[in-house]
Amino acid sequence: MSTNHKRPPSSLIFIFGGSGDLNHRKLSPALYNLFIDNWMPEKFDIVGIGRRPYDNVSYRQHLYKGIGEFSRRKDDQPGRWDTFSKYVSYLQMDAENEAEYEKIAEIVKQKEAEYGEHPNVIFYLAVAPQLVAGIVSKLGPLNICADTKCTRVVVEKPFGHNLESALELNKLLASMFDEKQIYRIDHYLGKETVQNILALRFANALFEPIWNRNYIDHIQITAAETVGVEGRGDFYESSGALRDMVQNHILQLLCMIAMEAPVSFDADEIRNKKVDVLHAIRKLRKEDVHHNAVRGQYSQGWMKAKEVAGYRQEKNVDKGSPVDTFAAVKFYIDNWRWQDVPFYVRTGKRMSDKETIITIQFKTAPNFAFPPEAAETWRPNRLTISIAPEMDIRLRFQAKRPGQGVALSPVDMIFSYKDAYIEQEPEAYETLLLDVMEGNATLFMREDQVAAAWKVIMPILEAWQQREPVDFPNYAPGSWGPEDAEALIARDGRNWVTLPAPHQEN
Ligand SMILES: NC(=O)C1=CN([C@@H]2O[C@H](COP(=O)(O)OP(=O)(O)OC[C@H]3O[C@@H](n4cnc5c(N)ncnc54)[C@H](OP(=O)(O)O)[C@@H]3O)[C@@H](O)[C@H]2O)C=CC1
Ligand SMILES: O=C1O[C@H](COP(=O)(O)O)[C@@H](O)[C@H](O)[C@H]1O
Repeated sequence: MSTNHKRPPSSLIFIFGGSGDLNHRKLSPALYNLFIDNWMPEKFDIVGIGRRPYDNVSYRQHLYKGIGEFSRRKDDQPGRWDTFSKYVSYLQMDAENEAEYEKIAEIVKQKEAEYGEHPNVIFYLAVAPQLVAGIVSKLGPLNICADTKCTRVVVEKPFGHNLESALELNKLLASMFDEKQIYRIDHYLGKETVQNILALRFANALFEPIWNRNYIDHIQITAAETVGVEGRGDFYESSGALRDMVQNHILQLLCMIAMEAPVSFDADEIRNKKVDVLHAIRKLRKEDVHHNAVRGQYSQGWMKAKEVAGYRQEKNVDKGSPVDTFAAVKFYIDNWRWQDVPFYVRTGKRMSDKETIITIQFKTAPNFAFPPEAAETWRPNRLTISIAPEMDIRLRFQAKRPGQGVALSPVDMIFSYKDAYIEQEPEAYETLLLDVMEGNATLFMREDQVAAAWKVIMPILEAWQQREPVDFPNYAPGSWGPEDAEALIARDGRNWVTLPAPHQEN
């Protein structure tokens, strides 16, 4: 265990949604791992908030189950959980009832006295978006640390339900907190492989000269999941794949791939460069949406010899639900670097494999000087960045097969995290929670980024709202989504790339 790093200042963390799925699966395991790695402050406390009737003991037991199931480490550190869990408590309260917020103010006072200093007071809002504004408007008047500005508010995605509600929420937050106190989280930005995109592009001289319309044919981003909505039907019915994944995670990935070189790693410099990309994405006209965007919903069926329910049969889902569990879109970025280069993105639940990959497909070599028989296996260069669950970067190029004559075949040069490093990479939420405690907002969304991302998505959402899907459900579990998604890219003479094997031929 490394101890010679500077730990963040004292922090008191309140998690609204402390009894929910996100905290169980991601936040608590992340905080526990930070504790094991000695990254938690010397003085800290974590208070989970929810309406369910836990006491401290049953709450800790509930979280401990989550560690066993979802933490990258499980419980392989004897005695550590017992020590950590003493810092964890549960506050049963209805977040919609203003009178109950006094309990929070009391805890803050008590901890300030215990620590002998003002800690960071962090409010993590791991609740459905429709609760966020109500909570924020009740937290503001508590005036916690108003003098020191040590309060921080972390807002989970999706930030708002559409452009209008996101703008309203931004206004509300701005009326109570400084922008520096607001952390709009998108956990994809905390993933090691996503952060590495900037290193790949801007710490190497090799790629940047060819990273443009002159050399790149097209770009693909796939974020496919095998899971269904996993009991989150209630949430998903007011969301859908486009809001849940494209508006935030996928557009952020696209920004990292498409942004111009930053002049520094200052939080605002990176965010400025990313927001420029969002502004440059061509807004679809409503009449063009059907040609450039495809939606889908999974049916009942089989996955790995196991029968699975269709989306409309999931808990808390309407029997005739029009909600998309799959979305694919073709975007264009209207600027000098990317003019006419299509960015195909897709995401879906209950798909064939869990894989998040970005593919940069280069143009073919301008002239083919090899004998005609070598042309059969001639493939353009391709750079594939696997974000999860595989974590690697592959560069495909043509090689001469051993033997007489000239036979070509595509091969991959592979950088794999697990082969290159012995350190275990932190989970995204570990990185992001540490950043919040340290006050580093680089990996968080600024208000104008959120609004710009909604502006990209709104024409699609509106067009889909106006025309109910007639053919839902339209893809089988375990497939790669609806046929129309294949057509979206096939029309341009291209095809979707799935997890690359060294000699895959697509
Ligand atoms: N789950 C995931 O993997 C991910 C989730 N997110 C985001 O995190 C947020 C939460 O999602 P998730 O955890 O899945 O949702 P859940 O439905 O599992 O949890 C919702 C939480 O909100 C609490 N809550 C609801 N109403 C109140 C209330 N009136 N007063 C106090 N607490 C209340 C619930 O507590 P109780 O029932 O005890 O009242 C529960 O703890 C969403 O915005 C989602 O988009 C983001 C990335 C991944
Ligand atoms: O934000 C969300 O992300 C998860 C997928 O995250 P990943 O890190 O496992 O790729 C998704 O399942 C969920 O629906 C969405 O809200």
